[in-house]
Amino acid sequence: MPVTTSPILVALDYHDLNSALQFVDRIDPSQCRLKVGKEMFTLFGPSLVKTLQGRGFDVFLDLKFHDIPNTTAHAVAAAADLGVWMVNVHASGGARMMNAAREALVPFGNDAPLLIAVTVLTSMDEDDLKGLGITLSPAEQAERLARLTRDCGLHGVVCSAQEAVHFKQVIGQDFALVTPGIRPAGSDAGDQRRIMTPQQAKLAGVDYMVIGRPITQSADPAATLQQILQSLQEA
Ligand SMILES: O=c1ccn([C@@H]2O[C@H](COP(=O)(O)O)[C@@H](O)[C@H]2O)c(=O)[nH]1
Repeated sequence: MPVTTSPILVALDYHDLNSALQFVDRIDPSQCRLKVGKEMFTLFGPSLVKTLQGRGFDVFLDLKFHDIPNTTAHAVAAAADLGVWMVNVHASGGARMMNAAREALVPFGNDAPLLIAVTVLTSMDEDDLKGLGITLSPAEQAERLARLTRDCGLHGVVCSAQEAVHFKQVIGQDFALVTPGIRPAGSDAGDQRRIMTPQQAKLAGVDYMVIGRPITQSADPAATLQQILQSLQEA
């Protein structure tokens, strides 16, 4: 049985462990899953993941592995050993890397985490891609990488909610879409470029919406999470 059916993945991007745990202690694993990214994993390592799991939360380990196939496969297997619910790689690591990552999870059977791939970061726009020599739009480049990810047999992709309606149509309804760049109306976009509100994302058909600063930097993170959950029920 899943711990929760909530689509919200809270990006637990704190540099201070006490602040992170104060927030976690005020919320319930039925309300959301937690995403541990590069900042907190670098600071606090696997023990943070164990602490969150010990409090009943599913953990998405968002380390976006991007390396040679052998290294990526071993890193993904190490994440599976930690018992995380979801782990990810960069699709731009290519098909051999993604296939190696998928194969590394076979020995874990039904206990394997969901394996997804990042397409085009939600902080990137057309100009950022041009700077990399990519002349496709972010949506076109993301679609190319999402198709490659699907063909490698991964569970889904990280993309923008702006791409969700089209991806569900052309890539498949069961292919999971995990969308950062979620901003409740009126909140600061910050460094994000391809954004949508939680309600828009729900209507676009995203499976999981990643929300960080609008929650973690609010005066009352637990209350803000409740408000977002409420707004989704009204969508
Ligand atoms: O394309 C991507 C991939 C990952 N992220 C991560 O999601 C959160 C977003 O946090 P906000 O504070 O809501 O912007 C953050 O941990 C990123 O590393 C992303 O934003 N875009």
